[in-house]
Amino acid sequence: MNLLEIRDLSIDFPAGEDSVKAVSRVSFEVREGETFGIIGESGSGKSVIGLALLRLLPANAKVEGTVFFKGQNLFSLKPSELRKIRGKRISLMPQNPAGALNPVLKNGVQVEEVFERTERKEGMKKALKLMKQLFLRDPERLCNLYPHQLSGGMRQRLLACMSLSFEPELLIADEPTKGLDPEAKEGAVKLFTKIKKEYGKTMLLITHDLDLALEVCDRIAVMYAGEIVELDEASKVLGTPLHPYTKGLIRAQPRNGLVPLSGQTPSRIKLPEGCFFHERCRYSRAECSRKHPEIRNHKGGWIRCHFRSLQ
Ligand SMILES: Nc1ncnc2c1ncn2[C@@H]1O[C@H](COP(=O)(O)OP(=O)(O)OP(=O)(O)O)[C@@H](O)[C@H]1O
Ligand code: NI
Repeated sequence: MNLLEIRDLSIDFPAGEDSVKAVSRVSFEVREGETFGIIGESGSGKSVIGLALLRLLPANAKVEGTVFFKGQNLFSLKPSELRKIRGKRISLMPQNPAGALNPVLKNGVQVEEVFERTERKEGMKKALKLMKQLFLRDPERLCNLYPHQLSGGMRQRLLACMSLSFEPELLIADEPTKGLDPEAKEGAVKLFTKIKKEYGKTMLLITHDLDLALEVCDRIAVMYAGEIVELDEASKVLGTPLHPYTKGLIRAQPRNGLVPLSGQTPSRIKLPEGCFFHERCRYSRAECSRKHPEIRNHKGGWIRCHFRSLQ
């Protein structure tokens, strides 16, 4: 069953006379128990999707499309109804763990504040148990420290505990390995594997980190300039990518020789005619600069490319 269904989601930000097209007609669904990954370069529109789901974008953002969570359209909920879902049934682990914690409050107090006053005692018991389970040793001592006294990896686990304390049905994690050292990154892979396997959580994982994506995700959508260009099982997308952009992303990985993608992502105010990727694409033909490719079904997955038979 689908827990989340996103249909034709578009997000624009007004910029003077023009507007920035952050996301263009993105559709995908997240199945119950699945970890769905969104990958793509900086600025491709990953974070704004997560924020749009919970209506956390700035007021000037123009959002179109529908998002169904267990059959309920999140975009038509009243603010009071949304509050019952946000943080409780759908939890967002934000992109910047340092910024998400208040530097002047001890860690324990921050965890406590997740809960309503009357639920704090019970809540803290659950949270401490969760901390132990999620590889945080000696959580009582940790609660007495300030965020800056924790390593990046520890801060991240603390945030994961806070996000999971209401037992949400969907966890959205935005760039959970950003800024972590290699050892903490490995820790994050274990952490998310555990959240997935032992807690059976459904997750939407937004990441640059292809190692994390391959280890944890079941399916992956690749975003380029605000659109999905490829969507399929994680092992297929990362193992036998079809879209020239996905191939480029994989070649740019350190272990594959760090071959950078040449050129720049197009302006989001004036997107190019034809395929948004054609100016950087080594396989580009005349058709690619003239006609914008639609996303289409291909061998069980989805691809947006005129030359989908390319291997
Ligand atoms: N509040 C805003 N006002 C104007 N433009 C915005 C705003 N927020 C995001 N954008 C634009 O929307 C696009 C998508 O941004 P987003 O943060 O989703 O990218 P991302 O894929 O998450 O990148 P990163 O990997 O760097 O986090 C970018 O072009 C960005 O400049
Ligand atoms: Ni982001």
